[in-house]
Amino acid sequence: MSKRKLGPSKARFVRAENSYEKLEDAGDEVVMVSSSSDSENEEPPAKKQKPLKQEDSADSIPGDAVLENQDFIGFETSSGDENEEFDQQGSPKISDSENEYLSNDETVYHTKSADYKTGNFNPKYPWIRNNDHSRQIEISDWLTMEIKDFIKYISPSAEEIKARNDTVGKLRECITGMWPDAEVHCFGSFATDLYLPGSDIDMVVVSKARNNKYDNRSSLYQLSSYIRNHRLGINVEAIAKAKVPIIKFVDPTTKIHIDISFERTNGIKAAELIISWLKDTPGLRELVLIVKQFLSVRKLNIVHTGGLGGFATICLVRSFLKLHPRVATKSIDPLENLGVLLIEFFELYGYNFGYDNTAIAFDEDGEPYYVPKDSNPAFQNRNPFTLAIQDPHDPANNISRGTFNLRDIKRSFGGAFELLVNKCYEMNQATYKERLGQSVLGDIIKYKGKQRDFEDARDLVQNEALAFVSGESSRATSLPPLPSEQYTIISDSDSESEYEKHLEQLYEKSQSKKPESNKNIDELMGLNDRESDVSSSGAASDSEQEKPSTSKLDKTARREYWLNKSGSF
Ligand SMILES: Nc1ncnc2c1ncn2[C@@H]1O[C@H](COP(=O)(O)OP(=O)(O)OP(=O)(O)O)[C@@H](O)[C@H]1O
Ligand SMILES: [Mg+2]
Repeated sequence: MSKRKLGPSKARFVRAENSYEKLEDAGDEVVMVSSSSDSENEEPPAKKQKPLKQEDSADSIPGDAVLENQDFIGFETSSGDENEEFDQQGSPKISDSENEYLSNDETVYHTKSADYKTGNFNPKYPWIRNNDHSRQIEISDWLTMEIKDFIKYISPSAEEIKARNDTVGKLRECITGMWPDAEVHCFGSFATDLYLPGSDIDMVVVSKARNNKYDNRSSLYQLSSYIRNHRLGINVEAIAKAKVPIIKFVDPTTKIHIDISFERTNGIKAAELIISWLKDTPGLRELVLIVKQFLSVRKLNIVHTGGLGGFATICLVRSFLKLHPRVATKSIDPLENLGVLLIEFFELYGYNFGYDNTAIAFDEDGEPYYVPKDSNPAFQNRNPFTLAIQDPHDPANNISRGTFNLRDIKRSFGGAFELLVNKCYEMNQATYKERLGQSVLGDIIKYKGKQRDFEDARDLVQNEALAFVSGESSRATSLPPLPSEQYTIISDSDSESEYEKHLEQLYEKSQSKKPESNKNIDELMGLNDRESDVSSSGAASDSEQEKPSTSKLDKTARREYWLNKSGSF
């Protein structure tokens, strides 16, 4: 397997093509068709996939609009940047207030290792500490290396893994103390090692007894009261009316959010499947964590506000990698090409994917494929511009049904594609001196939590939840079979149609939002922190001064640059 070598081959460039929109139903099978009828001169699929030609795509965003700041979903300043308080190490303070919620960056239980102080800390791009890749000839290699550094930077330390294990252990002990016939398991990102420092822990209570199940209102309230009264959690909420009734709370020590559901073992099955995907899909963990962080800083990962949840993100990345021609044919090593793959991921889901007609499905072996939306009622929606991803274990369930804010997600992906391409071009032209202290990934990713120390301790400390799901734990027991009805509806009033109505209302509300057309690109993408704006310029700059360097780039030159890169893939 090779690394993608990038070099000029303009002559080989053919018209940009959106192969993902051209799905043709061939009986049961769905095939991708090429627009070129000249098979002799046809480029290999990966070469066609590459070129940057937004104006060719019907729903694409014109390149200039990007530079005119009209098409980005900026970094959220959720923790109230202006008013944020910092401790002595410059980390955001966690207030004692019970209402305090952590962002995905933040954790209160991470300490620093001995070599923490070496290297200059770069508050804007903390993951580039001690890691200078600015002398790479290929900028996409620089990006690949930065992605790896970022992953190492946010991967859990020994203390974090132990803190998560202890939190789960403590809750398990309490719950089984109260309900001796209960088993308590984890699923979701903690059980698959796909968690960001501030990710929640998803847990499920399952009864061993056939005639005493816990998926009822009285158990929900009994456990939520117990958690509240025994101070096992703060902000305890029992959500009975949800499609999947849960108890939500925050662990008082670690401030980790916990969700507890009842009797639904399909989350554990999904975790098993995701673990197997991680084993057979190199690059999946890296790209999933980058995309999760990307969405998280923009608050586009929260499902109840129409965002893209962790599970759907995993499915998107996995189908991208598995259906990528060069990855599928093993002609490139994904781990050595993370930079290019990330850019292509953003290009696919930011520009090319045919959301209106195409759904992502999985076969019985969990292998992804594209299907027309009208092949399955679960993919249908009054609004055709929706993401449809089939639950790998339940064809009747569209796991991205709640992602009604697809417009912003698509825009943010398209914007990330543009920014990364621009940055690659800009850095390619820059001198080594100009490259120093720069970050390629930093144009789209931000990390505002405490300083960390690149201590990925996953090989040193066992993640007990992961060990259980992978069958490597002494606590592993066989789970009861999946109930035929996967969703437990406790509430009488919360019917399916009401839920759909609620989603539609939220969707319509989101459609009435005005585009943030007046915002500066740096502000939108979080490139200029307010603090640094003030300190560097001494005064609020006028709009001309605020324009990012990318806006000065000649559009044609940028495109030429990227096409040259593309041609040799
Ligand atoms: N729409 C859904 N349909 C079926 N199962 C779902 C759905 N959404 C979530 N799940 C289950 O819940 C688990 C946790 O989902 P979630 O979206 O929180 O992802 P996560 O991997 O835990 O991400 P995060 O780190 O953001 O918490 C999934 O792995 C899946 O088993
Ligand atoms: Mg989760």
